[in-house]
Amino acid sequence: MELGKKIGEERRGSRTLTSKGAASIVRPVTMAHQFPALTSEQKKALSETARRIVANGKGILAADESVGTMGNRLQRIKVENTEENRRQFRELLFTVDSSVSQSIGGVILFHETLYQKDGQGKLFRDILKEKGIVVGIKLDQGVAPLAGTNKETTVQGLDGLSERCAQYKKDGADFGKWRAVLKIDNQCPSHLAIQENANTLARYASICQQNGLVPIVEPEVIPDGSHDMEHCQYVTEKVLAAVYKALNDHHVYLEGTLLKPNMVTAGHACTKKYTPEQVAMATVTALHRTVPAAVPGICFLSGGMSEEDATLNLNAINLCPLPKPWKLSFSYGRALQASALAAWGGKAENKKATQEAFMKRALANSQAAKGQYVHMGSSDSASTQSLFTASYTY
Ligand SMILES: O=P(O)(O)OC[C@@]1(O)O[C@H](CO)[C@@H](O)[C@@H]1O
Repeated sequence: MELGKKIGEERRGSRTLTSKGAASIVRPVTMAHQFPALTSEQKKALSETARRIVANGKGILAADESVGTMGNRLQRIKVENTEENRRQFRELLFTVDSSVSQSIGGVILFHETLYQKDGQGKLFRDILKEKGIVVGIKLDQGVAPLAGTNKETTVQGLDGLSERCAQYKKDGADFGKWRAVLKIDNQCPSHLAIQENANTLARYASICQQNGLVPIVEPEVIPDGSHDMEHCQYVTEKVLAAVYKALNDHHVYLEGTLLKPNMVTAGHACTKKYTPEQVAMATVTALHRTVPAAVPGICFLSGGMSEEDATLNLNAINLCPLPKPWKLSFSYGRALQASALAAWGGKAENKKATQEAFMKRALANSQAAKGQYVHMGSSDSASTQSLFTASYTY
């Protein structure tokens, strides 16, 4: 009653005098109360899931490469891109010792993988859940050109998204992922690309939450280019500010989300080199200026960094002496799988080496998520190799 009366009064507006003395109507305040988008039970479930994924040094394994992206990875190790080969590699990752759940809180799957089984006929998603790992699903359907821009993109997948989310929820997924791509170039990212991708991410996030999935919001500023780190920081701040404005406009419940951003680094072709401490300061400054403290966790993508660089940077980020109200963790694809893929080489007899390589990176990143990673000096060549791919748009 009280609220209705107040809103009614506000809406009527009032008469006032202008500086010239003429009476005019002040525009009514139309800011209404929010129609609750989620019940308190829904909010509780979402925030619990989000916090579980990033609890105590846990991060995310991004094993959601599309068939095409996985094909590029397999090509590097000269393995054919068949459904069976993709299944076999992922089986090795998901069937490691259950102690992995101290480092990995969530795994993002691609549609195909959500329905695949291990050699004994057990669904991957059940194997993960039994380890206490939260199952996630890639929900975007790749990028599409944004006409009138310098080859910028928007993301496809909003049509039918609610129905897909509902089905995935029934099939065991509890979080989703949507990757938007922004590039630094001549006139880029444009205002249009920033606004369009922020709005699309917000629509996706809202639809996810309505269906009980925690949305991972991923606005990636890709590292292509020769720009310096300071320019990347400027762009990252603009992008994140727009994303959080859009999430607010769409009534997204921040406590039930996770952010998956790029770290603030120089472009891949920049000649100036920066230390992990410099990357950490620029990254945490950008986040501090733009990401509300209500967001429980920020899980970085690895964006083509070597495995070791991704770990060292994450460690420095957690040691950065700025306020850090969120968990700062990882959601790595390449930087968690590169040495495991190299160790596997498509051969069943390499199972032990593959699983050891994966466990090593999972543990290292878990330590880094707590600021406790100690670099031992000698690293194998696979872990220090750059994993950069130009125009990594999908
Ligand atoms: O940058 P990374 O850590 O390798 O991968 C980050 C990522 O968002 O991009 C890939 C392509 O969509 C996904 O497989 C993965 O989740």
